[in-house]
Amino acid sequence: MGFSLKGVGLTHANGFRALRDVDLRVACGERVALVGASGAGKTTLLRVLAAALRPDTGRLSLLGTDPWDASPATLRRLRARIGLVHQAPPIPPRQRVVTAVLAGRLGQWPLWKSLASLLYPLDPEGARHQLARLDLGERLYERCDRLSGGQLQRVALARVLYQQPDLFLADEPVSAMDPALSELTVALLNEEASRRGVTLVASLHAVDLALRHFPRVIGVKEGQVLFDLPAGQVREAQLRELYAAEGSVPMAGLAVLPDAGQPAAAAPPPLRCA
Ligand SMILES: Nc1ncnc2c1ncn2[C@@H]1O[C@H](COP(=O)(O)OP(=O)(O)OP(=O)(O)O)[C@@H](O)[C@H]1O
Repeated sequence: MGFSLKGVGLTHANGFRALRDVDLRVACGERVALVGASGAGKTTLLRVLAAALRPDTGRLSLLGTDPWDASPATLRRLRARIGLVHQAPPIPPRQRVVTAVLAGRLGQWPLWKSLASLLYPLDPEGARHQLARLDLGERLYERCDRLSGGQLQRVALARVLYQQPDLFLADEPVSAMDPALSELTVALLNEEASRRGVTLVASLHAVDLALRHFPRVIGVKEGQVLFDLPAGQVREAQLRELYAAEGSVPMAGLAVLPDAGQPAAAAPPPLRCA
């Protein structure tokens, strides 16, 4: 099992109920897109899946473990197996790109190695390799505050690629990128998840990207699952209902709404969810 949620609800500290009674089962190695209007609860759901927010109702299992029943050591090990690309990457502005990428393994390395890597990058070639896949290899020693928003998003992605998590979560990972780069980046995330046999969940504003690249698409509305379908079965009427409050369905490139998405035919990979 990649993860499962049963009756999960979450109320933020200000009293806002962001998730209501969410039931979800995602098998190991599945690739799932979350779509929905702004404020629907996608980030909150991803943070629950990252064991960063604790639900106040329901049951949760991540990679076979209930994080909130686990010992602190088990929770730490579980979190080291989960990688979340944040919508606004929390990278210290003066940090070098290489250090930001290598930070992906801080949860897996012993303390001495983590501290040493913060002072002196221990695996610059490993960081450069992941950055190069995102066409950013030449910015290895740049300061992060000298990058554009889209470049910073790619650094955050390179960090999680370097981490090599078993559960790969991405919160609007291409929101600051142009359509061509968004396409390439979302394709890369899917290739990586398929190749390594890990579970991928990404929230995306551009519905066409979600339908083109992900076999399964979940529509989130007002903290609930409105639909949960193979991409090829998502219909225009469902998308219009999902985005009713916004007035139109957000698309990155194609102006055509799907009557059929395109679930990728993936060869079964070796799975990494035990
Ligand atoms: N830390 C918080 N404290 C209080 N309310 C919050 C907090 N985080 C999110 N919310 C509220 O919870 C609701 C869901 O927010 P969330 O960020 O999960 O939505 P989203 O679907 O990711 O939106 P977007 O697409 O705009 O990123 C929103 O109404 C938001 O204002």
